[in-house]
Amino acid sequence: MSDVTRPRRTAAVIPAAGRGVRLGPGAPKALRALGGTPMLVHAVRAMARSRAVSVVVVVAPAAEAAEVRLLLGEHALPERTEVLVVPGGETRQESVRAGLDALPQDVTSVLIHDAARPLVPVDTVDAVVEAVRDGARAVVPALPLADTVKEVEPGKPGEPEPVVATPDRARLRAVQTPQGFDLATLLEAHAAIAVAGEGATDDAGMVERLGVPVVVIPGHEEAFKVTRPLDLVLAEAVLARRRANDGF
Ligand SMILES: Nc1ccn([C@@H]2O[C@H](COP(=O)(O)OP(=O)(O)OP(=O)(O)O)[C@@H](O)[C@H]2O)c(=O)n1
Ligand SMILES: C[C@](O)(CO)[C@H](O)COP(=O)(O)O
Repeated sequence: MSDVTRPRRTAAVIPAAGRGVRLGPGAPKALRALGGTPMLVHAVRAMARSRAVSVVVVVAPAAEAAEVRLLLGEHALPERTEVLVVPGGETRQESVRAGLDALPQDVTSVLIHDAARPLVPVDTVDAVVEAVRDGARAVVPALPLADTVKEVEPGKPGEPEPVVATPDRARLRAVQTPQGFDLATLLEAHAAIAVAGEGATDDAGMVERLGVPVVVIPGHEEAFKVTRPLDLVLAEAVLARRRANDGF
């Protein structure tokens, strides 16, 4: 079937197999409660709220995959959304690849969304989906920076680091997820990186190395990543404000 007539199916892969070292001791980060509900459930719901997303592949810590499958079964998710759970790997990149390998054959575009960004608004998700459907092969949501950024010569922790450059802040963006891709493009990028043995901190970075254009669209301040303890405090406050304003 030609690409022109091939039906479009959008999936989301949620890497949720990290250890959450920076968050400190406790349950795996994706299973930490946010407003009484595991962070992962919020992330799955955020993807499933987009009517374009029909399948969500959750990449869980290998040792917790069965527990995560049961956990998701206990929380209300849209019936139209198929949810699969697969074991992750040692790196975010390996986990994403495991999720991609589990996608149904008819998926044509994919969102890669950190479980650690549980509060991304559905409008942001839909904007990423729309940009891919409009022809972009790779799309990332991002925000302008509020802080000045310095490039440094990395030193030992706690020691002063010499500044080597101050990039023009107007040309920088803080990148979030979900990142959206034409599936074939992302699979090609992951395969190339695996051969080169290089790493990348986000999936769009791998696609850039193919020389494929990546575009930035506006992100949202509530799509921040829960990385350190203060982020969890902020996430609780954002969720409480939503529940007060919107009732969910
Ligand atoms: N081996 C890994 C590492 C990370 N992730 C996921 O990638 C997302 C972004 O990673 P990060 O915020 O760094 O999570 P952690 O790696 O768990 O955090 P830390 O680096 O503090 O351990 C998270 O949803 C995390 O679960 C993953 O699926 N598999
Ligand atoms: C993918 C990402 O969220 C984009 O900002 C970020 O690179 C993930 O970094 P982490 O250290 O794996 O959390």
